[in-house]
Amino acid sequence: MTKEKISVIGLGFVGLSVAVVNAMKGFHTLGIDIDDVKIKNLQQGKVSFFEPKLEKSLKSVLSSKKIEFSNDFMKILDSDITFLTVGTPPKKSGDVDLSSIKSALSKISKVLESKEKYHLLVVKSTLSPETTNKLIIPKFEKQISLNKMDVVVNPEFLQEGVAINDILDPHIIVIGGYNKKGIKFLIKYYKNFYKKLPEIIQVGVTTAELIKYANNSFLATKISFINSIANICQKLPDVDVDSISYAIGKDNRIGPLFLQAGPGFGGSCLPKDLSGLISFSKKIGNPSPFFEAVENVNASQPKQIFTIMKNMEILSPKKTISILGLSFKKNTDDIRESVSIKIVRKCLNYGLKIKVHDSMAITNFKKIFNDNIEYCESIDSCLENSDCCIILTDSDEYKKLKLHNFSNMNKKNIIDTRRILNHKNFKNTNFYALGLGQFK
Ligand SMILES: NC(=O)c1ccc[n+]([C@@H]2O[C@H](COP(=O)([O-])OP(=O)(O)OC[C@H]3O[C@@H](n4cnc5c(N)ncnc54)[C@H](O)[C@@H]3O)[C@@H](O)[C@H]2O)c1
Ligand SMILES: O=c1ccn([C@@H]2O[C@H](COP(=O)(O)OP(=O)(O)O[C@H]3O[C@H](CO)[C@@H](O)[C@H](O)[C@H]3O)[C@@H](O)[C@H]2O)c(=O)[nH]1
Repeated sequence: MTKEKISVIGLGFVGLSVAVVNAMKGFHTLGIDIDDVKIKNLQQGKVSFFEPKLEKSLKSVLSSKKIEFSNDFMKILDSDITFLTVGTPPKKSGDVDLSSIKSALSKISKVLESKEKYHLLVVKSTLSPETTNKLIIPKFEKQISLNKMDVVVNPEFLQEGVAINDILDPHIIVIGGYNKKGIKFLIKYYKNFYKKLPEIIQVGVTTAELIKYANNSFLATKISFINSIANICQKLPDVDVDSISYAIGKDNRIGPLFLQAGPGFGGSCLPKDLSGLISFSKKIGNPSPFFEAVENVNASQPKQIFTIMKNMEILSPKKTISILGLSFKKNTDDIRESVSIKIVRKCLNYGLKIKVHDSMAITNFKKIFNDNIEYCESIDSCLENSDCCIILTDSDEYKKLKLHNFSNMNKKNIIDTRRILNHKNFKNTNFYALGLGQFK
């Protein structure tokens, strides 16, 4: 079977990963972005963010000439399928900012006006329900009525840090369409892509949009739930939230994943899609106290850390705080909606001196905090003379830390928000573990 030619619009985490994996699978792939610097770097095999395996795979598909990058939308004409993967960030109101979507759509529709052969537009960007029906499909009405193109919604469920594996082995493929032709065309492409086709669910366009919101909001709910349990544990001596997660996770009706208590969820998706769902629910006259509670629990979770710091009597100017882990989770340099940003801002408001360490995310953190904090290349230098260490991510290098690694601190106050240290080794110190009750 001849493989379809692919174009991907918007080369961020999702778009670039999708483009590179398509090229790895032997599809002729065109990547388009409006960011000229990004395009130039990609042409030279350079990725502007960290995602495991991505840069190596990019270099390999560049050398096999399976992929090209451009800022010229006219080149889409040569492809059969266009994946739309531009960003859909949140506005302050919680609504989705559709400016990138609108600008990309205008360019795509202009180009496709002159295309004779059938074309499929696949919406991968996460959109609030009804956006495709109300905004995207009307843009292509003429081409659609002439049977020259279709639009389908095909939400992406990849997790940063394992993006390539997730695309190669998804738990499900959701295809939202309004007719059989568009859906069938995408299934035919997926048959070319996968040796063993994953489960495909065919639904309406709006159902597909809502599946994505529901998926991320449910994950957020699990985290806010276990954080609420952790906060109860915090008040009870000898009560262990991880044993509770383990036990309830063994119940198949609950499942073990996303039950790790911590400083709250961050990242570019969970907070955004939850607030998008809250905002959409209000708009349709059905405000949801449930989703608002999930969001409120997450917003107040960092306060737990400050309560512990207050108990440690270190919330006073001239005290030094070391923060280990700046990205929103381990194995990424992405700091979008990272809890570390909220913690550092609040610490600065208290007049505290801040030292930070992260082996990937320092460059991005500097863009926010400039010279207001100290950036450390080693864990050792970050801990030196510090009055309190806050561990915010469960990076492998932090998991390995032993009591002697903290010996250069001024005071051995440690707040292990992910409970990654071996607690037994920290007896008789001021070791605290958020969500575990206070260790002393
Ligand atoms: N990041 C994730 O893990 C993830 C996972 C699943 C779904 N999503 C969803 O996928 C979408 C993309 O997310 P992301 O994290 O990859 O975004 P991103 O911000 O990392 O990348 C967006 C890219 O689009 C480009 N762009 C903006 N306007 C454009 C235009 N008019 N034409 C062409 N390119 C344009 C930007 O330059 C940027 O390179 C979002 O809707 C997001 O919610 C993200
Ligand atoms: O048990 C857990 C699991 C996660 N987190 C936190 O939750 C946040 C989000 O983590 P994760 O879901 O792994 O990150 P993303 O890469 O943003 O992936 C989410 O968002 C993507 C964008 O929509 C979706 O495609 C993915 O399916 C969805 O998991 C991070 O701050 C984690 O530290 C916890 O606190 N406890």
